[in-house]
Amino acid sequence: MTVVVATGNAGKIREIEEALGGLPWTLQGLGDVPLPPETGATYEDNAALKACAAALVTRLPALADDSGLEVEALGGEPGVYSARYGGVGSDVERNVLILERLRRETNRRAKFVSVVILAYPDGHLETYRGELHGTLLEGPRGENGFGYDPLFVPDGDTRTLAEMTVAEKRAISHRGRALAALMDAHRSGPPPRQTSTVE
Ligand SMILES: O=c1[nH]cnc2c1ncn2[C@@H]1O[C@H](COP(=O)(O)OP(=O)(O)O)[C@@H](O)[C@H]1O
Ligand SMILES: [Mg+2]
Repeated sequence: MTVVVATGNAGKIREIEEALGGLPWTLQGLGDVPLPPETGATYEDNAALKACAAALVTRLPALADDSGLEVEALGGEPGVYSARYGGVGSDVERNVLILERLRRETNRRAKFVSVVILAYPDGHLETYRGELHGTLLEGPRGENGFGYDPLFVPDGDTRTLAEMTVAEKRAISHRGRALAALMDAHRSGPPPRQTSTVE
């Protein structure tokens, strides 16, 4: 089956293509299909908005990820607003902002959350979720990945996500886990029609 990857985020596209290599799917980019504004209050709402919009326009199944970083000492911020945090324009600026807000803060605990939704043109949705717990450094390390990766050291490792390859990150990450659950569900064809959520 041909599946539209409903994101303009180059880092996510790279990770989704690498992760889904084992499925007999042809992945197609968004082309000039516009994505709606993220007006939802939850990752699930926003992922559904993006996936449904792409599925409706293309008449193909479409996959979207909505994700975010939840910082304990910031009461779970930036969370659903991770992509627009502080209203600043770049990943580097958002990293600087997080570091400033956490200056002198000893609780560096945080988690990434990813919700992946596969939407079919008839309106049916499959939902998959993954989380990754870890700590935030006091300065960036590593050149790979995107977003907050240079600040985030997953539990059980000493490297940041930005010091890992795409495959190493996928094996442990929030998005990798959500996509692994999707792959499991699709291993022998499309799963029976009921919403599946995996932590
Ligand atoms: O795996 C990750 N590593 C680093 N940052 C991430 C990751 N997943 C999500 N984020 C952060 O959360 C934001 C999630 O953005 P969102 O899912 O709303 O839309 P986007 O696809 O337009 O970026 C990203 O822009 C990034 O800042
Ligand atoms: Mg979002």
